Amino acid sequence: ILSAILQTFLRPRLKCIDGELCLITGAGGALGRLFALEFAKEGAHLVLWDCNAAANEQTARLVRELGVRVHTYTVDLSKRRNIYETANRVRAEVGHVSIMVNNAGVVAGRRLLDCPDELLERTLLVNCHALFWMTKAFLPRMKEQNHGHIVTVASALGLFSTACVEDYCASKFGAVGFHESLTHELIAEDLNGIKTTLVCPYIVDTGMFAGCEIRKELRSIIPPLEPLYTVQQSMKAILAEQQMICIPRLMYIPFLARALLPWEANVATYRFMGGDKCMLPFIKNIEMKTSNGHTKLC
Ligand SMILES: NC(=O)C1=CN([C@@H]2O[C@H](COP(=O)(O)OP(=O)(O)OC[C@H]3O[C@@H](n4cnc5c(N)ncnc54)[C@H](OP(=O)(O)O)[C@@H]3O)[C@@H](O)[C@H]2O)C=CC1
Ligand SMILES: CC1=C(/C=C/C(C)=C/C=C/C(C)=C/C=O)C(C)(C)CCC1
Repeated sequence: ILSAILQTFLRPRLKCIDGELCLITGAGGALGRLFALEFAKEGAHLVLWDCNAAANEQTARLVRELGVRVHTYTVDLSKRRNIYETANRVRAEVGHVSIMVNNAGVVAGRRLLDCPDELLERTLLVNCHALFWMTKAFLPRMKEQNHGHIVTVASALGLFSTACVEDYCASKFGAVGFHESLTHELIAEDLNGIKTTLVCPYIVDTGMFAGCEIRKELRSIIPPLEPLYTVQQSMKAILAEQQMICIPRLMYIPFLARALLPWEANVATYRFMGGDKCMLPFIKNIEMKTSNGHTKLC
């Protein structure tokens, strides 16, 4: 406890990742692109995965401008075979991945009873199952060398839940459980050279949850996060080899309240803060987009 308190107040030592090979999933997306640029600035070589080839290439172009070696792969993370095949290609064409950032994520954005089964399934496949296949593909080599880092970009909604995002909460709670169990396994096996970091942000202003909002009076106290701030905070935690980060720190409160307070007290707090219906305008947004024919599955 003392050491954790000290780490909160003292500036932790940040590790050097110059020359490490870092794989980032969802690298064409908002946070993925910023992660790629931050890892590039730290001197890591990059392997970028995304199902959106054009967006992924755009990230690669920005990274190359920094003079960093980068390789792109178009992958559908909802397909186990596709993950294993692409992992084999990376090993053969680029080499051994020592940092893996599992960042890609999706949300159905529909009410459970209105949502096509495939869309619900896809959330679990991309946000949760893919973590198994990615880890099975890249951990063995990290274990051989007792060196590596596995980053799981989960969510505040992996620590506490809210209404109407059952698929997303199930997948992110799964991601949190996966991360914790894997971390315990590495510690139990004395593999202290392999680090893990769990990233749990609140709403980030990337468009993924556009419309999601809490009670008006509280929005200025807990505003949506800036994407760059979110990634910079995550980078600090990763380089400090911190096991977990909630962004902002305020998110530890609903996480603790969920565990400590009676259910009814949490329900009352959700109602008071507008946490109970925060997803409804987001779902309305998606409904409007899909009725205009804007839906797309990877
Ligand atoms: N935005 C937010 O409010 C928050 C986000 N997070 C998490 O942060 C991570 C990044 O989110 P963010 O940058 O906002 O989201 P984006 O939608 O901007 O980025 C996600 C990227 O992953 C790609 N992707 C989606 N499905 C697949 C797939 N099957 N195979 C390969 N790539 C895929 C997307 O491609 P395409 O665009 O073509 O679908 C996109 O490029 C996610 O895990 C998300 O859950 C956590 C907390 C809050
Ligand atoms: C439920 C709840 C809240 C709202 C949380 C929200 C709105 C979280 C959204 C997170 C997202 C969109 C994560 C994406 O991965 C409060 C008001 C903080 C506290 C009371 C309980």
